[in-house]
Amino acid sequence: MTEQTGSDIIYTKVDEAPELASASLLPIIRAFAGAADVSFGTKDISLAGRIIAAFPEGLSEAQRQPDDLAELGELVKSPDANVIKLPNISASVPQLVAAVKELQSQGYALPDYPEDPQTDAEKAVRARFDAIKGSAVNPVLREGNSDRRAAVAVKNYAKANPHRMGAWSKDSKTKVSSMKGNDFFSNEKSSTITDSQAGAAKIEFTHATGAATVLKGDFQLPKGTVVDTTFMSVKALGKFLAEQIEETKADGTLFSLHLKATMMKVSDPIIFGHAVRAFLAPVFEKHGPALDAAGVNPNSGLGAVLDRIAEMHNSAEIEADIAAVMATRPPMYMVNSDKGITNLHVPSDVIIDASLPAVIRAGGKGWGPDGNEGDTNCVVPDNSYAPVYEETVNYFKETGALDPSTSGTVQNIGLMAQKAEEYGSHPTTFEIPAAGTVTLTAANGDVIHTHNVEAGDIWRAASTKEAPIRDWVNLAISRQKAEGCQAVFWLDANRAHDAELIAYVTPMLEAAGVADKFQILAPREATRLALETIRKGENSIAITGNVLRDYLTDLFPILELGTSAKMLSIVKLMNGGGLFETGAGGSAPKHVQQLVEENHLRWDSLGEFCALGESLKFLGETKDNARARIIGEAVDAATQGILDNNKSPGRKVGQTDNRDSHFYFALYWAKALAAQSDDADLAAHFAPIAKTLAENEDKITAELAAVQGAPADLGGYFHTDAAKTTAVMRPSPTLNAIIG
Ligand SMILES: NC(=O)C1=CN([C@@H]2O[C@H](COP(=O)(O)OP(=O)(O)OC[C@H]3O[C@@H](n4cnc5c(N)ncnc54)[C@H](OP(=O)(O)O)[C@@H]3O)[C@@H](O)[C@H]2O)C=CC1
Ligand SMILES: O=C(O)CCC(=O)C(=O)O
Ligand SMILES: [Mg+2]
Repeated sequence: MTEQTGSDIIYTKVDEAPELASASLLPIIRAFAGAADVSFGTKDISLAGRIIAAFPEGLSEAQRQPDDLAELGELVKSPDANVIKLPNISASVPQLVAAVKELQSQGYALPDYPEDPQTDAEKAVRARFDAIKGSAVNPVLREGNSDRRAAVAVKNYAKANPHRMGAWSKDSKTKVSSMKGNDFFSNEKSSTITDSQAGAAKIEFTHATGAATVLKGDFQLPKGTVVDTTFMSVKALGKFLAEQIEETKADGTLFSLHLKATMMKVSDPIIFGHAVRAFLAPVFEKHGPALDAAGVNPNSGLGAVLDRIAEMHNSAEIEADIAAVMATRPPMYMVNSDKGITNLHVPSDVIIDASLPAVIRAGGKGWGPDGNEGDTNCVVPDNSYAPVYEETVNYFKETGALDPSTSGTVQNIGLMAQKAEEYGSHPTTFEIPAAGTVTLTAANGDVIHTHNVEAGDIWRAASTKEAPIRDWVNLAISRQKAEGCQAVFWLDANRAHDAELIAYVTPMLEAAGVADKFQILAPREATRLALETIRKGENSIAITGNVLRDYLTDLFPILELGTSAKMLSIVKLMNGGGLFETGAGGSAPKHVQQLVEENHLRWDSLGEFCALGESLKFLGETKDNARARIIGEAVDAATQGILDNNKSPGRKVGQTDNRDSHFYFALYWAKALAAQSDDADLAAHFAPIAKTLAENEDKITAELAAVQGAPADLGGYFHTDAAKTTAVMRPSPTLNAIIG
């Protein structure tokens, strides 16, 4: 299942579609790299693997697994790190509960997820689950800043083979709506920690009566750290959501809510819960205490609410009330209209980085309950980054859709290392119990920030360390030098946090003598400029904080390439190692569903191919390993071959799928290795392999095609059966024999 470190490169074991792809691709990688004496180990960071590792006590010796994530978390701090990181599930509560249930059904004696822990023992179990919940992997591994861009070959391919784009009409009613005040954006305070303030800070809540509780002690703030505190008023949020529901109805559009409940695993499920409450407000007014008593938790989504209500003695009455309320509400943007899964069903079904670009790519359209496309009100409660989407929507309404065949590209340099900014804030995010004040006090007693809050408000602190900030600015300088194109820091001088960052950025750019090569623009203005720039066919580097790194590396690739799966995603680790993420997107649960139903896997492994090439070349460079460099360059040639010959997966059953693309990848990789002249032994080894693969092309593709169309059995969803998965993903005996 997992293997010890000591391998040259670690390939992560994840979940869903990318993990299925690995069952087919990794044996090819291992066979080819093995011939060049490059070894690949694996580390299990899947949701199921992390659950198993966290609860060893009820498990047999054979069932137990080591904590691979913790090991990897250490590895990425070492100069030897070379990790290929595939996207993994960042689990919402419903996903976590489902994964535990599946493991239990497979004989794993695991505790249930305690929804409402009461005893100390339950609270301890809950704390262990909470560490697995949400985006629990990426922040641990990201000990460096992010460099995401489309490789030149990928971009050229997209221009030559433009994907379908929905048309934008000037009178589209699609819009982005966010709070006008009392949100995280408007309440933000930010400071840079001085020498005398450095050390363990404290976050304290003081009740209106004067009683104080420490929400978090030992909040480490070294000198130079930019620390932000802010809160969202729950009253203002409730009012905003109620207005949006009414406004959507008046506009005749679909109601859609876009959050990041995975990365923002404490705040955003709460906001999601408020939206569920707002949508069903009359039901919660009438049945509130009974629903509470029954353990109905809107933060887990409408799906979980309905499931719990179905178990109540007066379920029929409540369900009738829900139906009556829904009849008065605007139609909802649907995740799956065939199955009646709405936008509010599961907090992890609509994740803003992927969901809003999909609406924008479609020309401002979302799916309605009737199965038809419609204009939609995209509700993004906090106003920190909503202007990026609002400006994009406005720009396309004014000027029409982007043309991918002529568009330039927006690359991204993202400040991400060491849990930077909002994405590191979950240990310091609190749902405030009562009216009072929250204070952040430095180690030396200086009161850094104070906020007056009310019951239910969501308060948070986020911090960004000095070394990551400086590393990020330096990375931006070197990337701008390499590309020579427009480069923009997406920072708003009028936002508290951004102003502190600008105080680092400007002197560094001046000291390096490159200030004239960069602009600093607020997100809205930067969005407009980036869109105008790529429309002209030119390129731009967006240098952003962590959240915009995430949002923009889906938004622009989805517009330019049709998907973010094809991105090169490099994390130059601050201690010298390399982390190569595959693509910028996620784990595509819909793809697994399609595989199970009709044995077609439309997952595109181009992100894995790009990461593999980079990882091997990095090994070649850092370890002076000539063969690693040679096979890495051959990977790039194979990737080019996949693009040139159109061997990426199609969407429909019967078309080329993920497994076919891996066969062609092996064929082109072997050909490139046979053709190179830097290492005669390697060329001699791969020449017959290339020949045999080529000679058997028809036979292999026929064997692969033969399995498509019928259902496939993986023996599980979160914790699949290894033998069954191999059987499904490696159905060509001819290919398997050649790969050996
Ligand atoms: N780095 C990481 O670890 C990340 C993990 N995630 C996790 O992934 C899960 C799903 O998140 P979601 O927001 O739906 O994002 P996904 O990126 O998984 O899905 C969005 C859509 O993008 C398309 N897509 C993404 N990758 C590929 C690929 N390689 N080949 C072809 N199409 C692709 C698919 O479109 P279509 O179905 O139309 O083909 C897919 O439905 C969540 O659990 C989330 O937490 C999300 C982002 C990053
Ligand atoms: O870690 C996650 O939950 C998602 C990460 C992500 O979307 C990204 O980095 O682009
Ligand atoms: Mg993302």
